[in-house]
Amino acid sequence: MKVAMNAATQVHGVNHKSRAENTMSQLAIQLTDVSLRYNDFIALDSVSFEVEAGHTLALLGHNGAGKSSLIKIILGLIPPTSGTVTILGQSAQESQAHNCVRLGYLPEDASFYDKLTGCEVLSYFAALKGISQRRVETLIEEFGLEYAQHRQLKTYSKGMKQRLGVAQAILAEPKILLLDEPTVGLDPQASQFLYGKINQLKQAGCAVVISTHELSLVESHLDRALIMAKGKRVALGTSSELSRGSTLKTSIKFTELSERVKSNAFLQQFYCDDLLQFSAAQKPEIVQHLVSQCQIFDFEIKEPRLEDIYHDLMGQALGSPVGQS
Ligand SMILES: Nc1ncnc2c1ncn2[C@@H]1O[C@H](COP(=O)(O)OP(=O)(O)OP(=O)(O)O)[C@@H](O)[C@H]1O
Repeated sequence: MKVAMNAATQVHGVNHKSRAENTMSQLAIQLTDVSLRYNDFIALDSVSFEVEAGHTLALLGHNGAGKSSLIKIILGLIPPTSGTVTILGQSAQESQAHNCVRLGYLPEDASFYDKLTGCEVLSYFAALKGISQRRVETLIEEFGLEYAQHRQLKTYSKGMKQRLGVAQAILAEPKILLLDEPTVGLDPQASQFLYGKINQLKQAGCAVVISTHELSLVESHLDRALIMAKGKRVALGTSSELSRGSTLKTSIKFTELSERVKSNAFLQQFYCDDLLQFSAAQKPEIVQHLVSQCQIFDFEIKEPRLEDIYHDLMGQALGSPVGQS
């Protein structure tokens, strides 16, 4: 994560939503102490998290960590063995009847009957959800499938089928959108388009949950990430909060290195290779010092990338990379 900062803005935290603003937001999804067993196997172990309306949660974790199981529990497709699930203010059971329209879902391995055309698939789901044919036409056009809309799905490429799957998920402009590995098979332009669509839905108040292994793609679009390992919650937070829990260093680079930095007794301890290097937790104090003590406003903060934070936190949780323990 590379962040070019206006130091004064950062010090006063003007770029961030206040806590009061956040607590006032409506919770779209709330899971409390959710566990799931498949016979003797514990797939989820007392997992809690919430997603506010208009926010995106990235679900991250190794293969088999429990991400898809969590999504299926939110959808009401499988009941948890224990714990509570609240969807748009209702218990998962109560909400199930309305989920068809209020929840949009792209499964991990979305597959449709391949003798249908793209247009027929979307029209079928539109009829189920009570959505107009006009909306189907709009989505077909927006997702770049116009030229192939009357072809059977067996002639579609993987990426074309994935585009259709995403179009199906957002058909009813849902209040909650659950995407299980949505960018698999999409070309870079289509991924960018998908995240653009997600941002539009967020602005309309949709809560979005994205399970993905493509950390560099989701990084700039998430509000918070939930990192899972072996059915347990490893970490939950914004990128900055996750970074603070990691052992990784944040650094500050200067356009022109001032003697005021080199000679500052407090900053000297962080000075290394023409950079200031420090833990994420020390950032506010360092930025404050640069601005108020050294009157330096022109610098660039380089935060650790989500992928590095993920590996660091996973390493802390498991002691060794998954698959090698
Ligand atoms: N129907 C089932 N019966 C038994 N075990 C299951 C079942 N479904 C999932 N599991 C197990 O539960 C665990 C979690 O699976 P899940 O699909 O939720 O993982 P995931 O994090 O989505 O993985 P991936 O990234 O590979 O998609 C895995 O060990 C999986 O084998």
